[in-house]
Amino acid sequence: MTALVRIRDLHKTYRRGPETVDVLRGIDLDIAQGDFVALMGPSGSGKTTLLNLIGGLDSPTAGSIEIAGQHIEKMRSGELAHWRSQNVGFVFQFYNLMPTLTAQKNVELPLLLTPLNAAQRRRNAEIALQLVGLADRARHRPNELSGGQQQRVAIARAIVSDPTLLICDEPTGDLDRASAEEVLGLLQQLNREHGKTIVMVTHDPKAAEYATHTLHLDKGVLVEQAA
Ligand SMILES: Nc1ncnc2c1ncn2[C@@H]1O[C@H](COP(=O)(O)OP(=O)(O)OP(=O)(O)O)[C@@H](O)[C@H]1O
Repeated sequence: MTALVRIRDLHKTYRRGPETVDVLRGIDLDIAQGDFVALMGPSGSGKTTLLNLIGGLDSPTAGSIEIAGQHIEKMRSGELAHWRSQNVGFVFQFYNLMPTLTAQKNVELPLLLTPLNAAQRRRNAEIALQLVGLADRARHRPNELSGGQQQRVAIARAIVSDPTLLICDEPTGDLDRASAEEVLGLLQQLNREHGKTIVMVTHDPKAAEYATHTLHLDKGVLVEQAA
């Protein structure tokens, strides 16, 4: 299988005054197209930092990140933003929906960056909401939806531009078990039936069971999992 994501000797160092913190210390990683990867590890081990680098939300201190043949570590911020809008969908722990907009309008938001007209944006958002099972909630605002439903709206928003890669940072961290299972089942369906490659940070071993692979990060390096 071809690697969709190829990471080589990746480093991320944060500077706080005179202090430097080596958060990622030489990551080598291939993620194949069609993988569903769970990224686990202790708090502070660098999971979100690695996820944000893969999603092009941040730039590395050193090393390379090649995604579908493009070296994103070399992109300037404008180019990176454009690349992100076409290639990556993001799902966060706290949904990050716009409270004043309906589910439908929240899902349409990323399409404002595309050449699609209003009717096409509406149609594509309807299809995405249908896919996550929320066609009947399109006119609801976030505060009229449960946590699980809000996360499914956020997933619809993440997939509405049809990105290859879905980046999920603790997508079930704020959900009860039943809603979490619904969201994880949906991610699994997007992976299996729609070919989305998914990288998901989670603390929950049960959530990781939905993935095809699990990676463990410890103090900024990937470690072999104990059998
Ligand atoms: N912008 C920043 N500036 C300085 N230090 C940072 C910054 N972002 C993260 N860090 C530090 O990098 C380390 C790793 O953070 P990161 O969020 O990647 O860890 P994590 O494994 O996702 O943790 P958690 O499971 O608690 O979310 C932490 O020590 C954190 O304080």
